[in-house]
Order: sequence, then C-alpha cells, then structure tokens
Amino acid sequence: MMIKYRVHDVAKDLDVPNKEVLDILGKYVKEPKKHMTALEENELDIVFDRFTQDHAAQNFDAYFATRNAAKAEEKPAGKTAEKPSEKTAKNTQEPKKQNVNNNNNRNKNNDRRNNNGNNRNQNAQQNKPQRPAQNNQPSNNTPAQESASEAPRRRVVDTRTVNVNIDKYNEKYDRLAYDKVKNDTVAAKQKINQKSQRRGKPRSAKRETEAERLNRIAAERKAKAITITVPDEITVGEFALRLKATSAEVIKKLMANGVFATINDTIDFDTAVLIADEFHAKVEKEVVVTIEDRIIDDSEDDDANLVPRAPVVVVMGHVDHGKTSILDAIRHANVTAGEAGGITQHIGAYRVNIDGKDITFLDTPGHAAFTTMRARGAMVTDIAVLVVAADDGIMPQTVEAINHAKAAGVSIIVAINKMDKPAANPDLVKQQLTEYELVPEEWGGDVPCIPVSAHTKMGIDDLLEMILLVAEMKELKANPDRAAKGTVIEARLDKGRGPVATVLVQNGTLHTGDIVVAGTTVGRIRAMMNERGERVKSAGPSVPVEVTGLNEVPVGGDTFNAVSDERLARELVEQRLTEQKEEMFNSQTKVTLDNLFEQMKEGEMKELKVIVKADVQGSVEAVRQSLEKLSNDEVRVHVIHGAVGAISESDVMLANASNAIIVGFNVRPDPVAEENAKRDGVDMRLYRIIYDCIEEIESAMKGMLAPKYREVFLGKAECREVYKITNVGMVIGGHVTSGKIVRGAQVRLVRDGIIVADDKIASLRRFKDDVKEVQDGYDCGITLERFSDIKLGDILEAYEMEEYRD
Ligand SMILES: Nc1nc2c(ncn2[C@@H]2O[C@H](COP(=O)(O)OP(=O)(O)OP(=O)(O)O)[C@@H](O)[C@H]2O)c(=O)[nH]1
Repeated sequence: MMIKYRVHDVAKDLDVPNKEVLDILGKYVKEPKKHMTALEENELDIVFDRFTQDHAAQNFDAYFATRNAAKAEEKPAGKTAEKPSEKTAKNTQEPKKQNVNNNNNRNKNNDRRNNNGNNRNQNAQQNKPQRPAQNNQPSNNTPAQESASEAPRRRVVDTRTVNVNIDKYNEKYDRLAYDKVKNDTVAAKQKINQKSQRRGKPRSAKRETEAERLNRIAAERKAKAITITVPDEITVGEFALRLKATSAEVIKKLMANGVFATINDTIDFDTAVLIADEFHAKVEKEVVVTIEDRIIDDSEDDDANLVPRAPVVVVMGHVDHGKTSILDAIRHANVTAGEAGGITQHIGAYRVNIDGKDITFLDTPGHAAFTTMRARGAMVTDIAVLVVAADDGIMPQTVEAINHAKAAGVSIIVAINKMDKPAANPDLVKQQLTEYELVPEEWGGDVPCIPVSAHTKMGIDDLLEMILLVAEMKELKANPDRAAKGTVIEARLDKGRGPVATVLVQNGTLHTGDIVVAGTTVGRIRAMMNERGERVKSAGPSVPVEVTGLNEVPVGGDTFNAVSDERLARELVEQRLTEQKEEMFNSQTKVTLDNLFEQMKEGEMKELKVIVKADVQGSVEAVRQSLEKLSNDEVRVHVIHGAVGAISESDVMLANASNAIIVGFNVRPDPVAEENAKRDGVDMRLYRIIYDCIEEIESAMKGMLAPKYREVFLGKAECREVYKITNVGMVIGGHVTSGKIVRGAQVRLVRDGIIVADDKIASLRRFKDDVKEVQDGYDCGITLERFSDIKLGDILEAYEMEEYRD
C-alpha cells in the first residue's frame, strides 16, 4: 500500500516551512499544491533534488568540522550511532556514491516512503549529514534523484556495517559469568570450564587437610589463649570438646602426666587445669545453676534482720523413764483454765508459753525419731531434755540418747524424773552422768540437772525456766521476713484432707498459699493449723504447724522450702524423684548365692528370698520346706513364690523386683526369661536333685560355697526327625539352631520347658560321615548314649562342665 506523503510531511522531514516546499513545487509543477496535498513520486523527486541543491555543503572537511562540534553536545547514545555513520561517510567515495545514487535512488525512495510514519524524525536528522556528500559530488543525476537516495541508504548501511567488537563483549561476559559462578550456580558452561580446569589437580590443593586444620586450631589456641569452664568433674571427651582438641590429643597429654583415662573416664578439676595449661587454655570453674538455686532463697541473713526465736526442744531417755509423762505434764501445766479441752490435736510438736516466751517441744519422744531426722540431715533441735528416772538411774538407752545428743551438738538438760518415788536417788543419777562426761552444774559442770516429777508436776516449772535460760545463752535467732524453710516433723495421709504434714518452720515465715517443696513432694499450702487445732494464716520461726496441700506424703526429716515458682518446683520434684530412683537402683545389689555370705556379713541380707520352680508340685513343696528350714539367726529363707513349669519371664521379673534368687528343679528357663535374667543379674540356679540345692544354699549361707565346675553352653539343636535303625537305636534328625553340637558333649533333652533327660552325645554325623561338631544352621544325625524316648520338637542343649576358681 502506498503511504501518502503530504507536503507538510515533506516539509517537516526536511525541517523547513511548508511554504518552502510549496514554493519549489510551484516552480516546477503546474498544479498549485496545498500543505495537505499528497505528492506524486515525481513531485517528491523534484522537491528533494531542488532542496538538496539549495542546501549543499562546500566540502567534507567543512561538514565534519560542524558535525564534530555538534556531536559534543549530543547525548552519549548518539555517539554509538554516529561512529558507523562516519565510517560509512568516509568509505563512501564520490564515484561509488554516484553509482549508488544512480542505481538505488528509486528503490530507496520507496523504502523511505514505506517507513515514513516511524522514521520522519530520523530522516530529518539524517538529512543534514547527507548534504556535504551530495555537495562535494556534483551529480549527473537530477537533484531529485540524488537527494532522495541519501536518507534511506544511510539508515540501512548503519545497521549492516556496524563493526561490533565481539571480543570485548565476550570478555565482559566471561567476567560476569565467573563472578556469578563464584557466588551462585549459574552459567553452566562456565562451571564446566572451571571443573575442567580443576581436573587433574590434587583435591588438597584447595581443601584444608585434617592435619592442617588441627595445626591451625592449635595455633589459634596458642595465639588466643582460650578460656574454658570446667565443672568439678568432666569426662575426657567433653573436656576435649571444650578445649577444641581431639580426645586423642587430650588422652596423650593425660598419659604424659601419668593419668591413664579413656574418652568416657572422668577427670577432676585440678587435672583438667593441668592439661588445659598444655593446650594454652585457661580454666574457670563452672558454676552450675540448679533449679534449687533458682527457686530456693538460700542466702545468709543479715544480722540486722535477725530476731530471737523460740528454742526447739526434744525429750529423750530410756524406755519408761517418763518422757511422755513429762511432755504431757508440760503441756497441761501450760494450759490455762479457759483453754482446757482445747488441746485436742496431736500434731507432732507443740509450743508452750512461759512468761511471754515460747518453747517448742517436739512431741516425738525417743531418740529414734531424733536420729532419723539427723540421718536425713535435718538439724531441728536446740536443746535435748534427757529424762532419767531417779529410781532407775542411767540405762542403756540413756547412754544412747547421751551419745546422740552429743553427736548432734545440742545442749543437754537432765530431768531427773520420778522424784516422788521413795527410791528416788538423784545423786546416784548425777554420779552416773559424770561417767558420761556430763557434769552437773552444782558439781561444777555445765549440765543443768533438774529434779522433777511428772506425776506431781514438781520441778516442771524449773525445767521450763532452765530451758529458757539455756536458750537465752544460745542466742537463737531467725529472720521472719523471708521465704519459709524448715523440716517435716511427721506426715500422714488423712482420708478427708489428703497428705497432712507437721512442719517446723526454722527460718522465714510460712503463709497459706505458699508453694512448698518438701523432699519429693510439692504443693500449695491450702490450710495451716496449730497444735490447738486453730487455723492460722502464717507461721514464723520455731513455730510448728500442720499443713495440707502437698501432692504426696513427705517423709519425716525432709527439708521443706517455700519457693518462688510452681512450675520449676514441680520440675525440681521430678528431678529429685528420678535421682532417688537411680540411687535406689544403684544401691541395690542383687543377691546371688555367690554374694549371699558377703551380704549377710554386712548385715544387708536379713532375708533370702527364693522363687522355686519345679516339674511337679510335690517338688515345689519339698523344696520350699527344705529351704525354709535353713533359716538361722542371721538370715531367714523365705520362698516368696513356688509353682510348676518352666522358669518364665514373670518369674524373673518378680525375682528382680524383690531381690530374690530363682531355684529350678528339672525345669529350664524359657529363652526370654534366660535373656532377662542375664540382663537384670538375677541368679538362677538349676538343679536335678533337691539335696544338691539344699546343700548349695546352705554352704552359700555359711560362706562355704565354692563350686568347682560350671556349665558352659555349647549349642542347641531341634529334633526334626526320629529314625529307628536296627543295631544303632534311635537316631535324631536334628537341626542346630544356635551355637554348635559337639560329639561327646553333655546334652539335656528339653520338652516343653521340662528336662526329660540328661545324657551324652554318643555319635554325631553329617550325611554319612562321623563329625566332631556341627555348627549352627546345619542338619545332623545324633544318637544319645542312653535315652531313647525322643519326640519331634524336643530341644537338645549341648553343654560341657568347666572347672573354675573364684
Ligand atoms: N511415780 C511416778 N511415775 C511416773 C512418773 N513419770 C512417769 N511415770 C510412770 O512411768 C511409766 C512410764 O512413763 P512414760 O511417760 O510412758 O514413759 P516413757 O519414757 O514415755 O515410755 P516409753 O514411751 O515407753 O519410752 C508410766 O507408768 C508412768 O505413769 C513420775 O514422775 N512419777
């Protein structure tokens, strides 16, 4: 389609007023034209020719001079476009240009017209450089032909002859691709190139070897002098890890220092410091922050916060010397008429008030409770009242009580009781006391001796006064303004109230609602009650209260603490329970006939528990009776379970839980039981004759057990066929299921867990050959020396007896 090229278009492209184009046309064309008139081809030629002639440049130099000046002002984008144009201009020699013009002007005019819409502006710009070429080259063609050919020709040449420096771009691409490959994983080709470059080179050239790494770390260590933290004890492996060294390095250094330890062995802090020094590392003691540290306030009290507290008193003495009577007398002496009947509670401790001063008595007479508490690390009492009956004097339990009180470092006050009795001889008691380094005050010593009578209440007040006096001397103090800490005096499970505990607050103040951890129990104090059965909201130092709200019954002597965080408190209790279980598990040594005597000697074994399994009920009973008759003064033999049948998994479980040994008569353990017994260390003794069993256990109890032989298991075979061969007898077609079957070995024939025979292997064959042994997984033919009643499915257990010394 022909695009209309109007006058004003031409004028615009030539960058001249419409009038100039119209004037040219007016000169050469008859018909008058207007600016909207579309021009014919010949008309256009005329315009371009005329226009070219009118605007011709003088020469190329002049053209380029003006061109370069203009270029400086142009945008950079213009530059690239300009370069090729210049080249083209230079290359274009005058005769050549003429030809081009001559040959192509018509076609190019057509091109130009076709591209008219898009290229008008471009044409206008390109027109200017065309002028000098045309000017310098006076053409034989018509002006119209020459000028019309220039613009389209330049445009075409521009794109075709641009000499792109491909190498430069390749170079740039290479650089870009390399960078990208370094950071990313693109440019596959580049990657391949890199890989191929790497091929043939040793890997170590790029990667650090292990030795290099270690050297580097060692150098770093030396340079930096790292500091590590180490607890009291640390395993070699963990220590090496913290040192950033290998275990082998640490073990080597340890050996050099005379310590032979493996990776799992522990070394103490001092050794760790020594070794760390060789690694140029400093060691700091690791402070382990436990849950206790976080929730229990264990800080020392400031003297300024301390206030006097009531003494805590325990009453001790020989049986029937009047401990309970004295405690009752004190309790009643302190009850005013109005309160009579108010004392209905027994909470394990009570307080009396003497002239405005309190005394707390532990209502658990006897040194047993006192000792139990001490054994649990609870230091509860300040003063011990030693009750000695004036008519009886010092007796064995009095001595024990003295020793316990002394060991605990508590002050002793002697109450010489039963003074109302005619046979009372207080001087004798005092005399006896001196024998135990308790010198009465009146004899120049420091032990107050108060004659009392629980019956007549004589001297009770003096006793209480003396307690207060001693307490005063001791300057007992506590800080009521902190979280409570104390000891569980006693505890029980109440049907309606759940766990109930009497606790003695020793420091701080306990409030209802407090979260408390007591040993392995935890809870929020629901209610508190004093010894009068009155509800109280708080209990300060030396105050005994009965509390409810704990999740379990604590143990007397457990320390309790009011804590700050319930969740952590529960976690702490869980932790304590786990530790307790582990401790129990570790401390419990399984009883075996071999260690029975040791355990008896150490007093750990008071009762030998036995589980009896036999093939018939008669044997079970016979064994039970025979064994129980073995009981002596030191140990009682107790058959905790007896039954017929093979030793089962549950027998082993029972033995494990109750620390018993298992005795089997003509029975065998099933495979699971055998495995479990081995794992749990349960002693399983298997006999065929009751007498052997009795003898062995008896000698074990006497420490005489020294078995010289033991059974060594060889292997098991299952009877899969039975053949009867004349002159040979019964032949077992067996399959070895574990270990090996050996010719001449002892063999036990087991049917449904019961031993049906104990015999010897007479012959062993593989196919037709006699063999010495047959391994696991193979079939074989077996004959026994004596037993012939063989059945399919019977198990043959081959074993041999081995002599051994302890
Ligand atoms: N005559 C007289 N008898 C007393 C006196 N004190 C206690 N008794 C008697 O001594 C006996 C034992 O008294 P308890 O108070 O039970 O003695 P205990 O030391 O608590 O005894 P156990 O709890 O068994 O250790 C009782 O029969 C009392 O009546 C006293 O001062 N005078």
